[in-house]
Amino acid sequence: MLAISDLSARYGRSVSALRGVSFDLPDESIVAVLGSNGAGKSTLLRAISGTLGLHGGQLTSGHIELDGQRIDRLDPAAIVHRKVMQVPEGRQVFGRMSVEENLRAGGLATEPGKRAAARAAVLELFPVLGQRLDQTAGLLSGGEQQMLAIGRAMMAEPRLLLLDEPSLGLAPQMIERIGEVIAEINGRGTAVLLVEQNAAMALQLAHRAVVLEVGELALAGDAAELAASEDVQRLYLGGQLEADDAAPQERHRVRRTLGVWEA
Ligand SMILES: Nc1ncnc2c1ncn2[C@@H]1O[C@H](COP(=O)(O)OP(=O)(O)OP(=O)(O)O)[C@@H](O)[C@H]1O
Repeated sequence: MLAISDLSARYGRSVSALRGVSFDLPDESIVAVLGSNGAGKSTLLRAISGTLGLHGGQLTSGHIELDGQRIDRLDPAAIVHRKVMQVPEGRQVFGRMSVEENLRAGGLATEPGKRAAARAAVLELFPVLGQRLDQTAGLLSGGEQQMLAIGRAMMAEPRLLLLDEPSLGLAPQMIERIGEVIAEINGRGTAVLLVEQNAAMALQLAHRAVVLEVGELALAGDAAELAASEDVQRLYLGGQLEADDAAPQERHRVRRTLGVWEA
């Protein structure tokens, strides 16, 4: 469905954020993108959603194809029109608007005749939003805001959902719930590209995974196989976290990757 070939991106003149990244996302699959802070995960999502320019970045090589057609030169609206929706990091809901208004905004890209069905599907997926339709979005809990951010994107009935760190800053129970929702969304036929620092959650959900290291693709493959591999166990799943052979810098990175880093 999505084919990324030899993708390189930079911000300004000096920051090279992605270098020669290639991988495929098969139809209706979940692909996890793992990597530590600054590895280029958000840059990859921005490249796909066409929003890199809004952040002062640009593609310098490679291309992105959706169903065999290049989308890397399209503007963000044209990419949304192709049913590719991004949920950016940090649950950016419209804080002063109600839950209902947020959902309505998400449905603007959907044909008017399909909006009611999309809304019903979102409320079935997130019953808690249905109980809070009149509430100001900014007053929802962190987990509820994340659900609203995903629900708003689902109002566009995406074929491909780009999720940037949906578990960030949430309590374990809420992370579990978000994981269930992602699986359910995928079960209904939407492909998901899931950027996560919570490697354990991502590898459990995903069919395939790629690992970015300082802008380059370090590993790619079947998620279950990667989860079982020694490298991924050691670097991303906490196996031998304190191993003597791990350099201090690497341990620092592992901790950040696992979300247990405290400065
Ligand atoms: N808007 C920007 N302007 C300049 N440099 C940027 C910008 N956004 C990201 N970068 C730089 O690009 C590189 C990749 O960053 P990116 O945000 O894609 O990484 P990430 O893997 O998503 O990290 P994190 O988990 O911290 O969000 C980093 O060196 C980062 O400092």
